[in-house]
This record gives sequence, C-alpha cells and structure tokens, in this order.
Amino acid sequence: MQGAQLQASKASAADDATSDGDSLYLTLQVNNDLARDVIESHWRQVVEEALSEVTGAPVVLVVVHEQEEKRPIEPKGVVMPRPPIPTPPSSNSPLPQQNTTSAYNLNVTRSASQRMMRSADVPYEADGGALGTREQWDNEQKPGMLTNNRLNPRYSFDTFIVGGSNRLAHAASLAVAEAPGESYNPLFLYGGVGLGKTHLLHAIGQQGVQTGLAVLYVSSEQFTNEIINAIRYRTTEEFRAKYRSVDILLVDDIQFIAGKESTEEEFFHTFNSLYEMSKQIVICSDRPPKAIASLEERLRSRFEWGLVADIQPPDLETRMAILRVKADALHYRVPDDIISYVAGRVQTNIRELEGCLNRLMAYQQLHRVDLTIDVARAAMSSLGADHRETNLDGRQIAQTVSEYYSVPFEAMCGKQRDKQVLVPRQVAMYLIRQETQVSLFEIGQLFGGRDHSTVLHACEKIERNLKQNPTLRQDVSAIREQLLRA
Ligand SMILES: Nc1ncnc2c1ncn2[C@@H]1O[C@H](COP(=O)(O)OP(=O)(O)OP(=O)(O)O)[C@@H](O)[C@H]1O
Repeated sequence: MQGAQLQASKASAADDATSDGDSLYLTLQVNNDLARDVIESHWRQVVEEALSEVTGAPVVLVVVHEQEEKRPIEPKGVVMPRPPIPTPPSSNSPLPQQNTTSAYNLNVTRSASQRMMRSADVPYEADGGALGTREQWDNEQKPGMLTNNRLNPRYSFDTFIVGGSNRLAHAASLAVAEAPGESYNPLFLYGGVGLGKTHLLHAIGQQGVQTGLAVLYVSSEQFTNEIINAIRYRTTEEFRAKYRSVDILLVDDIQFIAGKESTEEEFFHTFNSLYEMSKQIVICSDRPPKAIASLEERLRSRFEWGLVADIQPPDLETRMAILRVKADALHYRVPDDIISYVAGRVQTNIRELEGCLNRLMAYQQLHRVDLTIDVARAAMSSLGADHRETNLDGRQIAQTVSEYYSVPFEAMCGKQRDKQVLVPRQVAMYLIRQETQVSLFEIGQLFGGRDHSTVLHACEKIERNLKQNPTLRQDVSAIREQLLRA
C-alpha cells in the first residue's frame, strides 16, 4: 500500500438535516483494488473498533480506490443512509484538515453531515457527462449492457393473457413497444402484487431489442444502488452516460425511490434527458403516482404526463386462461375442471396461481397418482388462508344456480327434463361436486333422490360441454364468481 495517504477531516454539522447519531464515517483511500478488497474483508472491523476506542464514537469505514477519485468536485454528503459515502473536507468545517504520513488517505467526518444529498450537492450535467465519457461508454460498455439486458424471454406479449382487468395496460404497452417515445411517454403501469407489471415491462423491452433499440431494464433498487456507487466511486459521468444512452428505459417498482432525495434527483434528470430526446420511459409501481407518499411533486407530475394505466386482479376466466397457458408451456396436461378449481382458489395474485400449478404438478408426481379433482384438493389443502377453500354446502350452490338461471330449486329437484331445467340441474351437480366434499350419492339425494350414476353422468356432461360451449363456460364462471364472493 505504498504511496497512499492519510487524511482526516470533519465536516460541518450545519448542513445536516437528518442526523443518524454520532457515528464517524471514515474514508480510506488506497491505490489498488486488492488493497481495498483485503481491507474490506479482513480489516474493516478491526479498524472500526480501534478507531471507535480512540474517538469514543461508533465508526464506519469506507474504503475507496484512489483512481476512482477522479471527479474534481466531490459530493458533500451521502445519498442514502447506507452504505455511507465519503464526505470531503468542508470549507466551513470546524476541524482543520489533517495530513499525515501514513500510507492511507483517511477522511473522517461527522455522520451528521453525511445525509441525503440535496440537488445542489451533486453537480448535474445535462448532457450526461463529458462528451468523451459518453463516447467511451457507447464504445466500451454499451454493447455489454445490451447483451446482458436481463430481460426474461418468458415474459413476452405472446405469453401475456389479456382480460378485462389488464386490457388498457396491455394495449398501452403494445402501443409503446410499437412506437417508442411517440405514443405514451412516460407510460406508468400500476397494480397489486403479481399482476403482470414486470411481465409487460419485459415484453416491451423484448420487442425493443428485436427492433435493434437499446433497452435498459432496472428495478428502482438497482438504480438507487448504482447512484450510490457512482457517487462513492466518483463515476457519476459513466452512470449518466449509461442512462442517457438508452432508447427505452424500463423502471420497476418506482415506489421505492420515494423519499430518497438523491435518487429522486438523479432520476428526475435522467427522466428529463430521455424525455427531451424522445426516448421511451416506462415505469411500474404498486400504486398510482398520487398515492406514492413522499414522492417529489415534480416527479409525480412527470409520471402523470403520459398515460397512467392500472392492472386489476383478473377475473376467473382470465385466471383459467393463464393457468391453461402456463400448463401447456410446461407440457402438463390438466383437465379443465381442475384448471377451474385451482383458478377459483387464488383470486388476486397470478404468481401464486402459478405456484399452485407447480405445487399440483409436484404433488402428483411425488404421489404418482392420476390428476383428479380430489388430488387437486389434497394438493391445495395445506395452503394458507389466501387460497380460498370454500365453506359452501350443496344447498347453497344449488340455490345460487337456481337464482342465476331463474329456475326454482323445486323444479330442479323434480322430474322435468326439458333444457331450461336440465342444464341448471346438471350445472348445480357439477359445481357441488367441484366445490364441496359432498358425495355423488348425497348430491343425488339433494336433487329429489336421484341415483349417483345420474349425478356422475351430469358432471361428466358439463365437463365435456365446457370445452365446446363458450356460453356455458361463461355461465359457470359467473356462478362460480358469485359463490366465491358469498
Ligand atoms: N396476464 C398475464 N398472462 C400471463 N402471465 C401473467 C399475466 N399476469 C401475470 N402473469 C405472470 O404472473 C407472474 C407475476 O407477474 P409479474 O412479476 O409481472 O407481477 P408484478 O405485477 O410485477 O408483481 P410485483 O408487484 O410483485 O413485482 C409472472 O410469472 C407473470 O408471467
């Protein structure tokens, strides 16, 4: 570690807005990566403890490779509470700068001054840093970024099932993918957990890549980490060159940047630069911009500039279609009645729906049994309360069917065999069989003492007809929805 220096300084506490106590932050400059790694992995704790003893305050050590200290203007504070960012000596610091002859360059600052960096703290270059940096980035780094774009090939428009709950979000995403920067900019998608926001982001990205565009997908957490590191290692020019060189920027879970001042600041400038160049920005969140507490107003209003589209929980039909596509993709044959049974169990989260399918597959393979409704029930039985196991009884179901078709329950129990009565009777038998543990014999008893083979025949007939008759499918879905709401 020859040739390195040790410096100590203490910044003013006057610019501190949100002190996290009396910790001291130490910046240790070393002249090669190895030294940094060795100190980080072996000596950090020892040094921190030793210095804590000397100073009487908790110490946090930040080790920096001196070649990374190339920015002439250094940030005065810390972007995020963690990890701490080195703070340079402050001109109005009460402590004089101490230069020593030691092998390290050591900056000591009161944590009080190492707080969320304000806009003025990070010099902003609208062109994304020096031209040289941008060109260098385009030549050296961009190809790598484009090949490792981290887009999941499974998340494409082809594999996305469209229903009433996600139609707007899907149509907007498609429009954006077809004409990036032209139709809706930014596109802001929001919706609950596991409803397909990330899937749509990736689908847009995938299409962009296919048309030769530079696409960057990041989570807001990754964006935050990158900006922290950029400030820490003085590489903000590269950071800006990277983010301003893309044609489509996809940002997931934007709600997590709220309240992180420097990240918001940097994102604001990234947004503006891309927007001015007519580059497409797509943002996802679990809530609409208005509901993101402590998000800066200027960002909120920008998020609302283009189109804000929501994704609602899918209805039963859409859930069934999604399960069917997922099962087919796994080359897993699942009968329709089981698809509809599983779809009825998970109502608000498609990720969990997929989990149920995987669970079913694993359960069946483990027990080496045929896939029947009873096997599905057993596979689902140990799942938590989110996965609705209905407490309906046969009579309740029969009553709901009777009301749906406007056919009196008594008529369904009688001898009439015309279609108006026969279909509701058979549908009721089928649903009771699916939704309850009631035996074929008991179902027969409920409907005027019919034989169990009549019930079986009814169930099989409805199951067959469901495949061919869309009206019947719709009716059964609607009744099932009503039952699940009951
Ligand atoms: N309409 C859909 N068609 C097909 N698959 C879907 C659909 N919606 C969601 N999925 C699938 O559900 C899973 C979860 O979706 P995704 O990760 O996109 O949800 P998300 O809304 O981003 O959730 P989170 O808020 O937790 O990040 C993925 O495997 C995705 O492919």
